Amino acid sequence: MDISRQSIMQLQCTKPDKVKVLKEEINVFSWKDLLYYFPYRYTDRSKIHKISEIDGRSMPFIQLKGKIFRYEYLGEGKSRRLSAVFDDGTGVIELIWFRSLTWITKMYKLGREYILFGKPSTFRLSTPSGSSLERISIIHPELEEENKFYEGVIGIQGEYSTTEKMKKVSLHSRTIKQMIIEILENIKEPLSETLSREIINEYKLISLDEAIRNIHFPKSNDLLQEAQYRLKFEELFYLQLSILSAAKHREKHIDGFRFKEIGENFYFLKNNLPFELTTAQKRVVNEIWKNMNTGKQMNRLLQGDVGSGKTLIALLSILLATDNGFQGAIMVPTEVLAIQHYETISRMLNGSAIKVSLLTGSTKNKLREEMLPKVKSGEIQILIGTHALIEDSVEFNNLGLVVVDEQHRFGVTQRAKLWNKNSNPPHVLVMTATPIPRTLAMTIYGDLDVSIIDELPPGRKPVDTYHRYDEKRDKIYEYVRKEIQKGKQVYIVYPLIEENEKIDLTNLQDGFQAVSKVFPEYNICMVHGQMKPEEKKQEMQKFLSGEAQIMVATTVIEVGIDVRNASVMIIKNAERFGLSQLHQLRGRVGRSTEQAVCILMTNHELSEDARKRITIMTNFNNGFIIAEEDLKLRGPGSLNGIKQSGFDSNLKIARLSQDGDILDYTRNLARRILDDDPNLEKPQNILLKQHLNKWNIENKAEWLSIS
Ligand SMILES: Nc1ncnc2c1ncn2[C@@H]1O[C@H](COP(=O)(O)OP(=O)(O)OP(=O)(O)O)[C@@H](O)[C@H]1O
Repeated sequence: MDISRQSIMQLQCTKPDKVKVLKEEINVFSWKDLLYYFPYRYTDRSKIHKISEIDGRSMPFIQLKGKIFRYEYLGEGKSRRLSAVFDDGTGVIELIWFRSLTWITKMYKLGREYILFGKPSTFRLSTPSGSSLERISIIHPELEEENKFYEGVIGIQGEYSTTEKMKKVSLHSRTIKQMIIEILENIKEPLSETLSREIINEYKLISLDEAIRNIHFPKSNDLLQEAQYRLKFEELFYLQLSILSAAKHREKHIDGFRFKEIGENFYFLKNNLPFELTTAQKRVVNEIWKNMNTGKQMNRLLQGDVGSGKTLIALLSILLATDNGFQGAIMVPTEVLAIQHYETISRMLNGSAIKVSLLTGSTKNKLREEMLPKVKSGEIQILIGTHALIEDSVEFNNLGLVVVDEQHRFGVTQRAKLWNKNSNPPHVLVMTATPIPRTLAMTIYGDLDVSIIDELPPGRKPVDTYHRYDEKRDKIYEYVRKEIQKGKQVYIVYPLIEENEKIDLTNLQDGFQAVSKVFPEYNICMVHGQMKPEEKKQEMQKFLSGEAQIMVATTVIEVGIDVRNASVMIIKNAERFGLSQLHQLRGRVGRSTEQAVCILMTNHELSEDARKRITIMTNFNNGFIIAEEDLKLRGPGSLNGIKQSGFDSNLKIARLSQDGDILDYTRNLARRILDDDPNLEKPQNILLKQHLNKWNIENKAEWLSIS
């Protein structure tokens, strides 16, 4: 049975609201999509405990088999709760529910056998005689009838991630699991293969059918690992096949624009710079120019630590395009950064004849209507913006070079859309401050060349970084005041605490109030992601111009913000940030020859990992070292699953940072197959071609398809 053809209509008939949420929240449109919606973590539930053995203090979770034999309502008002007694023959414990009490007594019948799973908590009760007694309870336990579940509930159990919206229509992990059970029970024949017999044999993979069944309902830990391996292999193989076949196609069929001239625009900027380019910058400009002069399309990654002068290189490269009669575009991940680039670049080009414009999601319609025809006619030579640049309405006259200031925030497809704006693709320069291992980079960006700026502008000093506990607040503010008196500017950064926009905003506003009280004599500006663009621009401007001495901000300032006079950064709740984010943030200071200081503030309750991150930050300034330490800390995947890193957002199961081996195997395999059969026409490759085209469509990468 080809489940990919079967639509999710059947479910639609009975539960349309659930189907709608599935589509909108997790891109599940068909049964097949649901089978490829994998658990994000697993819990080992192979053991059934005995109540007589439970130690409520040291056991994070317990699983019991027994019966409920009494329900009782206790308490009043907010503390009203339903209490039940659960007996497994070796003892009794109490079960407690605080909300939605009525359905529970109907759903879980007295005297029937259940498998119970939950976290035990211990309560100390005073007895009438004055002594105290310990009682073990489980609040909101999970209860299942044993025979109701696929392969039973005992064993390794997957958990599916759900969003708030999903929960609102009762799409909990359990419901998803139940839906998957139904699909699997209805599929009588093995799922049809997506990899050829040769590949399966050579790499000793398990079949797709076995992999899908075991990824959802693992029969054993070994089979779970084999299933994960097989599905990661498949995913990375098609990713590589897609990227490499597109690269081959490009190489064969696409000529690159040739930028022969180094003309007046380039020299205008170079001659007006108040400083010399560093040796590394000179080398990189040369590499880029040579590349754009070969007649081949450039696809280049520019790596350089924070503050190493990448933006300047981007601009010089774009001027080479304009010198040769082409347009250039810069796409950045945030509006704040787009505005800043626009302003810096306009300032640098002031006095030249070059026309630069800014286009973001919030550019007013009237302005947009005036601007777009000028982009189409070629009058506007440089367009800077956010992903508003990839909208269909934006047409260029002759786009020669696209610079993507990456920071891993754009997906492969978004980038591709921008360089599909000409019949002939423009040269592409991707900038990143996060060093990426080469294989990883190749996977994300395709076949590409790499330029590295491995030198900071002269006179830069490492940022002195300290860790301080919150109670030292007053001393820190005293220090801040002294620095401002010396003419310096200060960033105070607040993290996103609740992942809830309203609460985060309240946190930031409270922070702003508190800082304003401490420094009534200074101007303080505030920037966060939910501000209206005009307001954001004004607040940024206050800091850029020096009118405001302190900027209170969220991580919107993380990428690219460049205020050279800012030399102090205070990061509140630093334990909540990841390493690369801390490094990016810290990179906002120390951008001149002045000594800069970064203070990481935390409370005393630090996890071991957070403590390590803070120590790494106080010990190292070099982005390459920090990236390595970061990879080490995040370590290989475990049963508990790991939060997706930015690179992986398009992948369902593989993690590029952890699956390096599989990445290498699949890359070599894809290369070998394409070298031998570039159009995948040989009989043994027909299946691969079919799946590659399907993969490209599903991943909205039609542009990568081979004909
Ligand atoms: N060769 C140089 N000598 C002195 N200053 C320089 C040099 N090159 C760039 N700068 C200045 O250093 C600062 C940082 O440069 P730029 O913003 O280009 O860095 P970046 O690599 O893009 O940084 P980030 O990754 O943090 O965004 C800017 O103020 C820029 O004008």
